[in-house]
Parts: sequence; structure tokens; C-alpha cells
Amino acid sequence: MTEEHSPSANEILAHELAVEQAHVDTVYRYLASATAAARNVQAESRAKYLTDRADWMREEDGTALFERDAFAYQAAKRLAVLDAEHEGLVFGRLDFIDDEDKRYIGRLGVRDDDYEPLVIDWRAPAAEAFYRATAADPMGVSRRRVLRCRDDKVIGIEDDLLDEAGSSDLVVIGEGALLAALQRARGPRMRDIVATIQAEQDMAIRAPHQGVTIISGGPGTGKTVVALHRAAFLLYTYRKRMEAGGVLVVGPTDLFMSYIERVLPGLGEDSVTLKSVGELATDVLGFGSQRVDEAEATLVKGSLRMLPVLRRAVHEPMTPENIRLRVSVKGEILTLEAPELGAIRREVLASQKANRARPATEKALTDALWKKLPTDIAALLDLSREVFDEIVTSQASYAMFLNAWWPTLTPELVLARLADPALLRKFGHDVLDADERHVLADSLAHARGFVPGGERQHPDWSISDIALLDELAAMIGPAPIEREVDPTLFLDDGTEVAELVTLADTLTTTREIDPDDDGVVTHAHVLVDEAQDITPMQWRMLRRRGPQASWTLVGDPAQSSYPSDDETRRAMRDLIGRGASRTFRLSTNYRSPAEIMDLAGRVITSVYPDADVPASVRRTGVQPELLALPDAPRGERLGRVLTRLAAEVDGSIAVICAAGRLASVRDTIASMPLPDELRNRLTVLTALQVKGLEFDATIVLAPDEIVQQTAGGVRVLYVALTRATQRLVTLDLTDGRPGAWRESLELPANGSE
Ligand SMILES: Nc1ncnc2c1ncn2[C@@H]1O[C@H](COP(=O)(O)OP(=O)(O)OP(=O)(O)O)[C@@H](O)[C@H]1O
Repeated sequence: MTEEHSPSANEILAHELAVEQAHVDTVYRYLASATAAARNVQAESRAKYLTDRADWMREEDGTALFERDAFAYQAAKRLAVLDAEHEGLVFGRLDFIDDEDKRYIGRLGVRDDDYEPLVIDWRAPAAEAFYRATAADPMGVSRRRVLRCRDDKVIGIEDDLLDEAGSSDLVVIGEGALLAALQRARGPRMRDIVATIQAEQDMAIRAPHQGVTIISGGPGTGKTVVALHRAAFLLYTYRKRMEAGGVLVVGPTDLFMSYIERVLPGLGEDSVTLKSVGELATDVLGFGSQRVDEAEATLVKGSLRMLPVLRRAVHEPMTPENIRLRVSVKGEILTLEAPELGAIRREVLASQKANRARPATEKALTDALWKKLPTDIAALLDLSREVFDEIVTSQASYAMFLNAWWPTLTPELVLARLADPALLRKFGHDVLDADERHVLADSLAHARGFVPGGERQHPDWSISDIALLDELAAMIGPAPIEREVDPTLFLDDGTEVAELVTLADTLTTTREIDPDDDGVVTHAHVLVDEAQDITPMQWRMLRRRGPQASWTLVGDPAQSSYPSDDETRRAMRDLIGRGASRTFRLSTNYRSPAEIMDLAGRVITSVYPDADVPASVRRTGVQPELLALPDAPRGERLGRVLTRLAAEVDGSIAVICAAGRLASVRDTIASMPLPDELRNRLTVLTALQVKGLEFDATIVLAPDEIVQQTAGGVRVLYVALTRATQRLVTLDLTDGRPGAWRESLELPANGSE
């Protein structure tokens, strides 16, 4: 009697891995030969098809061939940028209830020689069921399988059985791809989630491009990662429009941009522009900033009340108030007094930008001077208007006046004027109160006395200044292209020549300036992450980058570091206008375990009861540690906490503190005897810098200081508390007592350091 051998779990797994490996091998083999062949074939076949189409092939065959070659080229291009380090090309498989067929899902689509799909691009409609099917609504799917690959090797399988009744013969492996993905330690770069996108996230990713799409949700709900997958989806689905017009992704800091920069290449896309909000205006200004202002200054500079202040700073001449223009025409002295000059200025600037308005200004000045000349004297002098203008404009005093009264402006020159408290009072007395003016002038003190082209190339502008400078650039227009005044030239032999025109001169002088072209680079779709932090002035800067764009706005008001809700909402409404808009809310936190989210949720709802606190998808069984350190010696104790955390978690560790404490904490840690292995995993950052980032363990140092030193207050502390994927420790530096942030929560210290 032979005993029937029932395979062990390991044998089943090995068999399934082998089956999947065989398919993955086919995909790579096909892709390699197809892309190699495409390089040679494409040019040849197209030429042949065009010249010899009658006896060579039918039109459909030709089209199919081009499509296939074009596909292979496209695939080769995208394959080259795929991030093979973590996951491979193929990551999913669907089996169907009433169908023998199976469908593989991957980062790009691959077809065989008969044009049958070997892998379907995750963004194609045929892949939708992979993300949307649930046990309640299986969409015809019996089993969803996630393949974990490293390069071209299948190393793991996770299955979801969606239709238990109809698929008893299907093998089911693993405990769920999502949890497996979430357990992995975090590195310095964000990973794509293409294999484990959840249904509510998929809806937001695949929303149509038109109008404004708003994606909201609490910390860790995948807003950022969803937004990036949405960028990839838009490029796939509307490639012509999106590639031609450009897709722009805007985030809070350069640190954040480098954290997310691998996600799109990981999905095979490298044609998206990523910019932090401080670098958004480099197209116009030629520079950016990462410097954050003090809380009060951020508030004032972000407000729309800055608009009239800036406008007045542009309109008000830099010359003394009582300046007048005096010219002599054949012995007649003609004068334009300050009020007349003021009227001319106002009239010209009502319809033109300052830097474009010099010709109109000159015309208005000579008109006004001409009117001053009594007609009988003009007749007596036999003076035509042309000759009159020539006499006036060739006078040195006139040229000097004009250069002082209507200089070429630069945004930096105008903003630097606001560092002068007297001028600021003049321009802002009715919109900013005395305290606000004081804060503003103080925060611009670094720009005092700035002259373009001088020793300092640029004052040390802050991120908030960039939006003001960009606004000014839009108000004044780009500096006109300087035209050389034609000097009369003498050749070596003394011959006088009126002009000597080189090709370069011709190009410069014949270049037409488009009146609306201020050098702003615009985009077809703009995706704004951490949108809750965009100040009203920054919204204006953003709008200029996408006047015809469709938008995706991603954010969480409860994490805002700019607290002027009303103004921000107004600025956003202006952007959204009456166009189509749709909102998606993400409700599950994939980052922080429930224990950490419970604490953070209590903190935020004690101040903002409406905060949208998400539910965590997992628990660790470990409570956050709330420690209160006696005044000294703190360094040693901090070192002990760090060493303990390093032993408890794999991956990254962050110490998060207020900006005012950053330097001293860095020094303290630098002088600690810590092993290199720990140091390499450790970062010290301010609460504003950790926006959007995550770490396996975090120490939030002196939470009270974070609340006090940022405009967002408790909302910024909420950001700091929700960065950890495994462990959170808070350290109050209030001489052994609990910090004020947890007094109202009745959270006792629960650690022993
Ligand atoms: N479907 C998913 N599968 C696997 N991991 C996911 C999924 N959704 C989100 N994550 C992970 O959860 C973490 C948080 O995502 P993300 O940073 O996009 O959230 P967020 O909403 O932008 O957070 P915050 O508002 O706090 O900045 C990331 O590590 C992300 O990769």
C-alpha cells in the first residue's frame, strides 16, 4: 500500500515560486529580445513600409509593427529608469472565478509576439480589479496574488482569496501583502506601493485629470505616495497632454523632495518636475531658498495683506518726494513738479508693468513738457514736436532724472526697501499693525541696503520671501533687454560709420518680447503635497505656474504650520474657482501603529476637535514612552535612550526638536560616544523639517518648545508625534515634570530614564 504524499507548506511554496518564476523569466526574455530588436528594426521597417508598402505589407500590419516597436522603445526607456533595487517588473497576478485565464500586473506593459499581454501596466483599466476587488465585491477575481521580486527573481508570494466558494483548488500563501510591506524597515527614500495600493487609494489615483482633485486624510494615510502614483497614472493615461505641458509635483522642503524622488523612477517615470515650495520660482528669480522664518514673520509674509504693501513699494519712486523734472529747451525752462510726476506715474502703471513701461513713461513725460511750452513760443522757435523731443531726451539732466525716477527694477531691490521701517510704515500703515511692521522689517534686516550687482549677490532670503519676490517679479515684469545706444563708430582710417551691425545684434534687437512672457515655466498638471501649509501668497505663486493647469491638492488641515485658516481657504477657493472638483478622503494610517496614533490623536483633538484622525492598520503592543528628564545631565540620558531604541528597531531613528534647539542637540549628539552603526541610522531634525518624512523610531525632544516656536503650534507637534513606524519616545525637558503639552491629557510619565 502506498501512502499518498501530501505536500508540505514549504513544498507548496517552492512549487508556486517556480511557476511564477517561469512566467517572470518569459517576460524578461521577451523584453530583452524585443527591446534589442526594436533598436534595429524601427528605422528600417518604417522606411521600408513607406517606400515599398504595396508588396511589403498591409497598412494594419505596418501600424501594428510601428506600435510594437514604439512600445519596445518606450519599454526600454522606462525599464532603464526602473528601480530594480527593491521590487521587480512583475508584481501581481489575478486569477478569475469563471475563467481559466490569469492576468499578470507590472510596472509596465509587456506583450508577446502575437501582441498578447504577458504583463499589464498597473495603470491600465484592465489592472483596476487588482486594486479594487474585495471579498464583498470580488469583481470576478478569485485570487489576488502579490509577487515579491528582487530584480528578476521571485522571492515571495502573498495571496488574498476573494471568492472562497468558487476557488477551492487555488493555493493560498502568506498572511497578506500589505502587512508584509508595512513590517519592512524604512530606508532614507520612500518606496512605491504599486503592489499594495488599497481600494480607497486607487480611487484617488485614477480620478480624471480635469479640474481640481483634493486628497485629504490624517497622518500616514498614504497621501504623498498616492499623489505620486497619481502623477504616474496621469502620465500614462493622458501622456500626450501631460508630457507636452509638463507635470509639476510641489512639496514642503528639499529634504522631502529627496525623500520622494525615487518613487516615480521606481514606477518607470522620469519626466515629472519635483520642486520644493522654496525652489518654485527659480524659473523667474534664478535662485531659491530653504530657510524658514520665525513663526510671526511667516504669518505676515504669507498674508494677502502683503499685496498692497508690495504694490506701493513698486509704485513709489525711489527718488525724494519733492523731486521735479527740469529741462531747458532753447532757453525756455520747463518744469514738471512732484504732483504732476505722480499723476504720470500712476497713469502709466495703471496699465503697464514698471519694467515694460519706460517707453510709455518717456512719451508721457515729453507730452507733459510739450504742453508746458507756450504755443506761440513753439511757433516762434519754429520747433516741431520731433525736434522738441530730441532736444529734451538728449539732455544729461533728463537722462539722470529718468534713471533715478524710473530705474529698471528687480524684485530684490523692491523687497529690500521694506527693511526700512519708515518706508514700511508709509506702504503698510493701513494693512499691517505696528507689531507686524516691526516683525517684517526685522526679518528683512538682512536685506537692508541691498544693491543689485553689488558685493552681495543675493541677501539670504527665506522661503516666505520667495513668494513675495515672485509676486514682485509678476508686478514689475522682467528687466528689459538692454539695447546699446548706437555709438558712432570710427574706422581706422577715420571714416565715420553710422552703425555696424553684427549677427548677434540683429538677433537681440529683432527678438520679439511676448507681453505675457515673464519667464514663468507653466505646467499642465500641478500636484501640491502638504497643501495645508501653502500660504495665501504662495498659492498665488503656484497659480502662476499653472494658469491653465488641472490640479491635485493633497493635505491635512490638522497638520498645518500656517494657522490663518480663513485666508488660506479663501486663497484655495480662488484657485479651485467654479471648475470641477472632487474630494477623496483616506482613512487608514499605514505608518504609525495604533498605540502611537492614539496618543497623537488625543493631543490634536484636545485643541482641534475636528481633526481627521485616521485608524491605524496595525498594533505593535508597545506604548509610546513619555519621559521627563531632570535638568542635567541630559546628554547621557539621551544617549541611553538612543542606544536602547537602536537595539529595538532596525532602520532609521530621528531626534525631532524645535528650531531653536537644533544646533545644541546636534552638538550634544556629536560629542556622544555612539557606535558608527547607530550614527548612520540617526538624523536630528526640526519639527518643520520632518513634514512628510518617516522613521522607524523617533524621539520628540521638548514638545513644549515645538508648540511655542512654530506658527502651527500643536499642529506641528502632531506632525512630530506621527513620524514613527515602530517606536515613539517623548522627552520633556521641564526639570522632571511633565510638559505642558500633556498636562491637559492627564498622561503620566511611563518610562524610567
Ligand atoms: N497601500 C499601501 N501599501 C503599503 N504601504 C503604504 C500604503 N499606503 C501607504 N503606505 C505607506 O505608509 C506610509 C505613509 O504614507 P505617506 O507618507 O504617503 O502618508 P501621508 O498621508 O502623506 O502622511 P503625512 O500626512 O503624515 O505626511 C509610507 O511609508 C507609505 O509607503
